[in-house]
Amino acid sequence: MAALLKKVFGAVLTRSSSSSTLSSPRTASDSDDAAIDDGASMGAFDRIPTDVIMQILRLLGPKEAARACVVCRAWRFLAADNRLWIFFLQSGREPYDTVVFSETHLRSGFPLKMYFDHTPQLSFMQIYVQREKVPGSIIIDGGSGYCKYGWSKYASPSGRCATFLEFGSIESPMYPRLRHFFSTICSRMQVKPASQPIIVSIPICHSDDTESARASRRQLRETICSVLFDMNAPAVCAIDQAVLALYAARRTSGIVVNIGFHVTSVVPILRGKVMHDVGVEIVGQGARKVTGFLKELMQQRNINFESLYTVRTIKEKLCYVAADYDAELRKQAQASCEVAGEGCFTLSNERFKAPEILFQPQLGGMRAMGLHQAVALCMDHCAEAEVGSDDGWFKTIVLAGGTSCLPGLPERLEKELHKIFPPPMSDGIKVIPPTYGVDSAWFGAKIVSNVSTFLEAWCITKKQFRQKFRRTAPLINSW
Ligand SMILES: Nc1ncnc2c1ncn2[C@@H]1O[C@H](COP(=O)(O)OP(=O)(O)OP(=O)(O)O)[C@@H](O)[C@H]1O
Repeated sequence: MAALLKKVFGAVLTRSSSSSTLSSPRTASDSDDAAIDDGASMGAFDRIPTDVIMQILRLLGPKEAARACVVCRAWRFLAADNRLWIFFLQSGREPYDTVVFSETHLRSGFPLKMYFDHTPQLSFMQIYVQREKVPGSIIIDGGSGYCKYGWSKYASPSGRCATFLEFGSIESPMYPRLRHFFSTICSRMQVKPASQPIIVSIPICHSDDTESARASRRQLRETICSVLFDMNAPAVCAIDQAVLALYAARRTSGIVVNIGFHVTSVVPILRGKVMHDVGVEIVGQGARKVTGFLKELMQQRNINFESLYTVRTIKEKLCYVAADYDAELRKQAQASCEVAGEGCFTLSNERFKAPEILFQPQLGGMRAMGLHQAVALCMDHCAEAEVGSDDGWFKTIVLAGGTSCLPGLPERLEKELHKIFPPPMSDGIKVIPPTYGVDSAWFGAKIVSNVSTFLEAWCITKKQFRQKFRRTAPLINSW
């Protein structure tokens, strides 16, 4: 069918390319039965209803539709119709709501501008074509525990590695360590860094708003760029890990709660900017502590296991967050799972006791705020700061990090926040589970790297970097 239509269209395209004097096109929605163009005769094709032509264009696909655009004004009018290109975008690799989010919120680069608020509506054909032209990028989300890497045009990360085992902490802005890290990832991906832009996540570190913390953050960013440009990357884009997780949830403002490998960070972000001046909260309980506490609980019950990896696997398969801890203690919670090569493991209330340290760290012998208290503190700071025209922006709480995949966690956090805040402050609080699980930041980077304006709006080239670096040596002041 498509081949036949292609043939017919081919005939029309060839014939009509010789017709040059066409009158103005009608609007595609004018009349279904209207001839396509008054001034040019295309024989029987003139009598084809617009809807049918649209359907044919849909079947032929974007390449042929784009070709039809260059035939004449009338054809261009039909083939450039937004509805046709929305259809193509909807049938594309990326979810359409992600495309809409990125093209309306992220086109401008940073600082973000809501695109459709300020400019006339864009042509969706243009968006489609520009997105197709965006080169693929290497995405590296170097978490402090696990690194996720892969090609931006792929559906998910192509690989993962244990950063903490292989590279130590990448928070330390050490040139040789970063160089070793980036070159190892590139060789695992079997790509040359010089062949495409590289997008990296910047870890949530030096969270204070002091001059020295700002300098450390700038230095880390600068060292990442130096390393990548020394490896001949043509362009680099470096974005905070929490901001990427927020974009993955298709939001530009809110509080990101990243339950990381070592620590949990509560990060207020307004229009894509981390509000360090409002206050980033860091609490000591992260994924490692949950695994460690589960290990202790299993040992107390004389459950034997081979390694911490076994415990981690059991945690991922069996653990959950109780909606009401005390009520859960009175319930039967026994469940079993298989661990490859080690057999079957059965847990009972350890299943929810271990993750409970996120909310009650004292259970695991830690003196720290509970997750809900840290989020509430951050919300208080945001409310006091009175920044942003939307006074409820900080009521959207986006979860990120592998541990936030624990079943029941979003519901429990929301419930605890409602207990802490009376109305009207509690009105509209919404905790959003991690859409892409453990890979939130990687997917946020994928969304950015596929924006039609990615190269010019989000990347810095070596030349631009060197110019900035020279002007403000030894550190770049703003970027
Ligand atoms: N479904 C799951 N349930 C519970 N825990 C999970 C699940 N999936 C992954 N995890 C845990 O998440 C942890 C890894 O989290 P993640 O990959 O987000 O860390 P990271 O990105 O290295 O951390 P950081 O934000 O500190 O850089 C591991 O301990 C893993 O066991």
